[in-house]
Amino acid sequence: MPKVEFGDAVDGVSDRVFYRHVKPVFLWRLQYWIGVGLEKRLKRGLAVFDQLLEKIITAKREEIKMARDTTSSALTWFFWLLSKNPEAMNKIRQEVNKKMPRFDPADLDKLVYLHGAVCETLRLYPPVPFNHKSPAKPDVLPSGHKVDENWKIVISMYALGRMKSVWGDDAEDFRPERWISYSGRLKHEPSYKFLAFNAGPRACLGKKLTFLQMKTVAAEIIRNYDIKVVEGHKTEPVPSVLFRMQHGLKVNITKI
Ligand code: HEM
Repeated sequence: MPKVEFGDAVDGVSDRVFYRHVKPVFLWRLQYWIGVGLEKRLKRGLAVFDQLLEKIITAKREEIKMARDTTSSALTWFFWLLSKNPEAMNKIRQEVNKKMPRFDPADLDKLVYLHGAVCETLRLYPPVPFNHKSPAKPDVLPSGHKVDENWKIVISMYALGRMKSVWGDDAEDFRPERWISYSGRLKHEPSYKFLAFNAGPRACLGKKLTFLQMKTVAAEIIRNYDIKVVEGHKTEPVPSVLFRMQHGLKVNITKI
């Protein structure tokens, strides 16, 4: 059987804990300090535990950070887009005041225009701008391209969100109405077309929560404040796994 470092560490630590019951305290303390005998195995075992736990904690922190940073990146672009589209900002304010006069999470579903504005932001500025996939076995893409299992196919969500062949001639425009049907309800777009959250079995598990968070923050800020981007502030995207704004978004906020 292959050597399992963690299993070895558990054996070392549990042997040592057992012998501590029968050895005088001063002796095992001295041995631990010098690092000899079973106490040496305990020291090594604890170091392995620490390394392993550090790896798990770091990975978990990164995972949480990624989920938090995606939403904050989306909100930054959202307020920037609204500052360039004041009529959309006004429409959201009217909708919030009319359909949710006081904050109530149950009313968030009624904010259809705001929902459309959030979707437009995620379409134009997807916080995860690209992804890659590899086929499980050699395959042929719908385009006719042959792909092998060791291939990495990079998909640009940023490019997909701006393709005229997919979104129409006004693909570059910020138009929350795009997401609203003639009857005033939300228009459903297939997740393979609106790919900001990925699609299929590995799609984002936080999609619903993201809309809840973004709509809550947006509704309460827009209801209470007017936001204007500071004159001359440069908004450049950082080409990275996360679509951040290079220098953040500098704004002036006025209480309404
Ligand atoms: C604007 C906000 C967000 C965007 C654009 C987004 C986007 C994505 C994307 C593109 C993936 C697929 C990654 C891949 O294929 O490697 C993903 C996965 C995931 N997301 Fe999100 N995400 C957002 C917010 C959140 C939040 C708030 C949470 C949790 C609270 C979350 C939890 C997850 C989890 C757990 C996965 C892994 C799903 C799996 O692999 O089965 N996300 N997200």
